[in-house]
Amino acid sequence: MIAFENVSKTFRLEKREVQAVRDVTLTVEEGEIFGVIGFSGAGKSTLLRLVNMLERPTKGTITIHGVDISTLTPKELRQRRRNIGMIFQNFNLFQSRTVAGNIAYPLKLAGWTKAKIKERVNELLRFVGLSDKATDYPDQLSGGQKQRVGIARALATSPDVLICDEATSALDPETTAEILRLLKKVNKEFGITILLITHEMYVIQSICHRVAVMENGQVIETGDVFDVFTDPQHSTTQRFIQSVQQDLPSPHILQDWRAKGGKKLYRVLFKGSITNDAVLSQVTQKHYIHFNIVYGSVKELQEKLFGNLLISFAGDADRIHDALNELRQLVDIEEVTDLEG
Ligand SMILES: Nc1ncnc2c1ncn2[C@@H]1O[C@H](COP(=O)(O)OP(=O)(O)OP(=O)(O)O)[C@@H](O)[C@H]1O
Repeated sequence: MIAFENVSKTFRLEKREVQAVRDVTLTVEEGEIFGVIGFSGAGKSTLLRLVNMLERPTKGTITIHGVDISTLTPKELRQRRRNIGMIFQNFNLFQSRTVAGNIAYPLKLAGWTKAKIKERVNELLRFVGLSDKATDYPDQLSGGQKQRVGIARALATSPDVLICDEATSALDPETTAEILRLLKKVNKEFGITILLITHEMYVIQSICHRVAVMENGQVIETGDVFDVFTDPQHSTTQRFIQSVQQDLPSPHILQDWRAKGGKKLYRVLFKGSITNDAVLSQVTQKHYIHFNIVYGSVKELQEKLFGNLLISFAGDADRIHDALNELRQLVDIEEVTDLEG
């Protein structure tokens, strides 16, 4: 529904040029939650500003519902903007307006009657769980409550896209999880497409269906969140994933293991339904050897299971060799040689 085709954005400053976005081609499908992750300066905010037409691309085209947004008349542009809700890291609420007043604001601009505005605001307050805060002012609210108001305001005119600019970066982990649950509900109940930018892999892991990783203005990797998490291709992506998933124990545990004469270690990756099968125990029993889980976890990602275990084997060397060959047909398994990670 939102398609970037070879989009570049260059800012021309007095003495130099900054290429904020370089030749980006990607499509955000209708009804999905699409996350763009990257370190500071990667070009994420510029990408968002291109979607809501606060910036124009230097090259390439952006189409929404098949319409090249550079061809819209001012009137069509206003209409299109009304169909894009936006929430911000710093909430951007009007401090002088009540919670209800903030949510009502876009409806007033759109010319709704007072009665209709009241009805819609109450509906939105219920949806975000703030019915008892209608007459409070933003400075009487917690960060999480402010973001709920931001979400209600962004949804007021029933947009088909919600753009989230680092929406949880100013919140503590528990409140972040609450807001992410609410965004998931927005996506599920209203079918609203969500395009978010973040520098936190936790956000991508928690709610996104697909992800694009940006670096130096370029998209360096994109795909289903499960695939990117379980098989990251680019070293920057690997760094982001390591931030939420410690897949090796700390060096002193490994040194201790080695010092005590620990055996060879193997990393086993299980993906999806295979985690339900007792693959390890079946194969090791068949070959009359034992296995020992030294470290690891099994997690849920996109409603699929993903296991990442460090194991060692005990028993006859030839039998271990045969078992390893059999396991390689069923799971990703590799010897861990770089123990310092
Ligand atoms: N209006 C502007 N004029 C000049 N340069 C800009 C402008 N906006 C962004 N840039 C530059 O473009 C590059 C990408 O910035 P952008 O804000 O899009 O990155 P980001 O990934 O969102 O980073 P952050 O998370 O720090 O906001 C940076 O080098 C930035 O300095």
